[in-house]
Amino acid sequence: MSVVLRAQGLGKRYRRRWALSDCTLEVPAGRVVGLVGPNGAGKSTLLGLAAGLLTPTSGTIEVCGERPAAGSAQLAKVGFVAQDTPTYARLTVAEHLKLGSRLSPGWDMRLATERVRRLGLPPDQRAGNLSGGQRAQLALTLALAKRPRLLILDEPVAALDPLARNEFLRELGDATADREISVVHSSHLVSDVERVCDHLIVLVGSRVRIAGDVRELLAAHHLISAPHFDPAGLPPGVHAVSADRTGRGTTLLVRADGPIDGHGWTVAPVGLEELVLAYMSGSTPVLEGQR
Ligand SMILES: Nc1ncnc2c1ncn2[C@@H]1O[C@H](COP(=O)(O)OP(=O)(O)OP(=O)(O)O)[C@@H](O)[C@H]1O
Repeated sequence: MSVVLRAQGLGKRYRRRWALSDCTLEVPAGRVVGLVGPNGAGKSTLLGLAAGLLTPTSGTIEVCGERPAAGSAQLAKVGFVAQDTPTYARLTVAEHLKLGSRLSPGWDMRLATERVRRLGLPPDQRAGNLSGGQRAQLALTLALAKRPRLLILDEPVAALDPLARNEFLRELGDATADREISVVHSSHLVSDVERVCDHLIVLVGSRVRIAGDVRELLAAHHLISAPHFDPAGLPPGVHAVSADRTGRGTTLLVRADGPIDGHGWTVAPVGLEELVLAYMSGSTPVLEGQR
């Protein structure tokens, strides 16, 4: 398995506060990775470290086999769109494309001009006079036209209208269909992640709570319900992630290492949104009697 991003004990501290702690993960090549987590979880920090804009306080990170921003060859392999989709206010759309062609060895001018035309971005308009959404589209065009091996997107669709968002996610799916490009993108919208991602990373409070292949994660998690759970707890290999108590009983979202039938509880499959929310909602629950 070829790995496009590898982090080992990676951490970033700002003064006394850790924005990212002890992050160890591997992203296989050819994946579309959804990075989700609440505000301030450390998503932009992880993406900034991957893009080489930040330096780690601890641990290591490798992107496309090298330290991020290790040199021009490494930089050419990575496309990055920051959350505020930066562009040069005084340069026109066409001048951005020209600049891209000078700076990026793998630049695909056909892709860039075709995308700009399709989106209706006026080539002679300065970026400073574009709308926020149009600027985001320009920044995405610049990143895509680099033909990177890894595309890093920090909330790329936040500024786009629903139609443009839909179109962009479709495009992302097309761009990655041949598996030559990998994508890591952060999003607050689990529905977007569900639509385009085959790999998930959930960050909460500067730590990775869960990461892995979406299908494998869904297969390993279940909702189990019973009027009353045995205070002695769950059998070995079954770990509670979250609990929902109602007057009629308790439903646990659990991760199981193997089959979980035959314990007298009802078992139901888990959706991605439920899974993400369970991990985002915080600590592992404690059943009555286990306190
Ligand atoms: N330059 C900085 N100086 C000091 N603290 C910072 C800096 N950048 C980020 N932080 C802090 O690090 C933590 C993680 O921030 P980060 O921007 O990575 O989170 P995020 O998950 O991307 O959040 P959001 O979803 O709101 O964009 C936050 O507590 C934030 O306040």
